[in-house]
Amino acid sequence: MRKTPPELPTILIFATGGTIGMHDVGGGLEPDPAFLEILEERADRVASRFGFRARVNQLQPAIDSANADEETAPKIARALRARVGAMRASGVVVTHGTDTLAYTASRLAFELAGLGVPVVVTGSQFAHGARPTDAFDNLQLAIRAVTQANPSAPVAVAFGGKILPAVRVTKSDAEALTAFRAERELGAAPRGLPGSPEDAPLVRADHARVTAIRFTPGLAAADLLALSSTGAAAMVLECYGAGNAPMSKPGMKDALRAISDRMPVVAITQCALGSVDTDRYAVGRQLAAAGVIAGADLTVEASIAKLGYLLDRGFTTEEIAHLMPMNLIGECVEPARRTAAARAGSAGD
Ligand SMILES: NC(=O)C[C@H](N)C(=O)O
Repeated sequence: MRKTPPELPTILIFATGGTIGMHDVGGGLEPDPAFLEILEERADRVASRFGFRARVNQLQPAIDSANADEETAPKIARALRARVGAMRASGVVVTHGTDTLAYTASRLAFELAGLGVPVVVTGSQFAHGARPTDAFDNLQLAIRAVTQANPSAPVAVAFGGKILPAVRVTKSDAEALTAFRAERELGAAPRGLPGSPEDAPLVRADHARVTAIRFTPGLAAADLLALSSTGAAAMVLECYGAGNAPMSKPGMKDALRAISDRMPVVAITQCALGSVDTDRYAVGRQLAAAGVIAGADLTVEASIAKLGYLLDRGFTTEEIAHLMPMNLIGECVEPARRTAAARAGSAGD
């Protein structure tokens, strides 16, 4: 008697929109209704080479990722949790627009840290039907990465020939096929999330809206106050260098104190490398004295993701101040560890 062949393990391909799934019928790029079928056929063909099968599902509605809001990444995470359970999927590839891919990927890294199957996010600079296109090279890279990753691997981004850690990734090129960079490595020896998502269910019905503002020479205290009065739940300050801000500007100290009394305000650096050290300069110390939380070497995307994740689970500003500089899932290098590593480096010189 012939035995039926064992079922191949399934990879869930979750399409959320973006250029990868678009076509241009004369009015600019827009979602292509035929994309899902094409994606399923191509993904299944690639997956079968690695001994898997692919099943495609879609975010409703698929979006240009420039239209993502504070609900988007948590909604994708919920959909993935439900589908991975129902399909018993062994891994997930998320196709996403490149514009906000780094924000979504960072948030998914927090939301899905305990999922137990690898999750890889990809997209493309050119539509799947364009010639040439990077859509299928990136899809193939992502599928291969999922089949080779271990089940507890951190969420990753596969793009332009590179596999990058989601919590460190930034879109760095609006045109090149290598659109993403992760200047900083994944933080070593992460502590883990404070209570898994199951232990700490979503407390807020609406998702926390986290805003970010970049210090520039023209920025005034009134700009910060205006931004803080829009109903946002937290603010990220993209500071100069090591966490410096124009503290002698009229009203700046008072504005930052008043905003920090109402919501978590987190300082990160505008620089692509290095970390915030609010102790180094007097202006940095004044920032800390105003109640601003130092965000170590977090990227802007990861700091927004981390704040959103913690606020949605009901952590208080005080708890967030404690957790922000901690390496929970590889998103940062803790200041004390950075100092220890620097000392060890100079001792060997
Ligand atoms: N390449 C892309 O995917 C850009 C597009 N605007 C998006 O983010 O959805």
